[in-house]
Amino acid sequence: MRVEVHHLVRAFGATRAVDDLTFTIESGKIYGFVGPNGAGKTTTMRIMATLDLPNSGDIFIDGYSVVREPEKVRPLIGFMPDSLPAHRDITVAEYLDFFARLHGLRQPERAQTLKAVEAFTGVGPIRHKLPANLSKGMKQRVSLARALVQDPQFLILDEPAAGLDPKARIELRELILALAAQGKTLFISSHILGELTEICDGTVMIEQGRLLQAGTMDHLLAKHHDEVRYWLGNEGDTAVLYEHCMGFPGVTFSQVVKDEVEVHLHKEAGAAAALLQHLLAQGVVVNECRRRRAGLEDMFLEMTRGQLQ
Ligand SMILES: Nc1ncnc2c1ncn2[C@@H]1O[C@H](COP(=O)(O)OP(=O)(O)OP(=O)(O)O)[C@@H](O)[C@H]1O
Repeated sequence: MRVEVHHLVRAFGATRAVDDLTFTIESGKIYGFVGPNGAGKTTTMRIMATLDLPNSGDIFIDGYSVVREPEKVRPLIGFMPDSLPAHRDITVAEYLDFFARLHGLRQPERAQTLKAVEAFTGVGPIRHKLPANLSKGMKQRVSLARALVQDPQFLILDEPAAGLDPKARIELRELILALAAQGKTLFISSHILGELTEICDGTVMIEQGRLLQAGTMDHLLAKHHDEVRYWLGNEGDTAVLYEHCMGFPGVTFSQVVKDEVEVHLHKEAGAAAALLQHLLAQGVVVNECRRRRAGLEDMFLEMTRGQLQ
């Protein structure tokens, strides 16, 4: 289920919400979609989900054009919008059943599918409640369940973690990883960059409708970081530790953060060991040394020079 975005343009009056966007999402992978508020993420996702049309350009999902063959695309995709529409008069079960019918599922397959989707997303116990009365976490589960009723191979999730408490976020992450393990391709927009770093295979970063960069995490992180980050601790005397780190060749940046010292080292074999030896030779005790993998947040802040909103 490869997804190819080709020179996509979508303007609203004078605003070019999406401005010549081109990128590819590899099959069976989780891709994070990152950009400041108003960057054009929702607009791109809505076009991907065949809910809007571009002014020019196209998106090909498994080779099918969202512009010319939306009816071929729709059975392949599941879209989870950033908020669940407030239906005041139908229950969760009726809501999901409605969408299953819309996708042409007939009995007994429909009942089996809905049972499986309710079990997977954990909405079984609240199936007789009204969506409007649910917590944000439960609403997100219902929204995901709706996107899953036709067992799509490509899932588009718009800000699925927004407004969730830490427990609900962890549960959502587990669901996302379980879907990826089923071989589905996932495209997820989020402002919670640390979390995306943990689960994404790749990322697409945009700003003002334009592509900043796209690719696999390993490739992008290697490209952007010719240095490695460490955290050093020495039970309190961070000023001394900091001074000695700064004086060591190969240290490109250092700062005291609470009771630890963050150190960036040129990516060279043995650089950290050489620093530790240097510190010991100077009589500076180091009790702890942790390597920190640079994440999406670092990359994004570098790319946008700190304009993340
Ligand atoms: N229907 C619309 N009419 C007019 N302008 C729109 C419309 N939809 C989006 N826009 C504008 O297009 C730009 C991109 O909006 P979009 O919602 O795609 O950004 P986003 O990256 O999803 O932002 P956020 O992170 O805040 O959700 C914004 O300037 C927005 O105001």
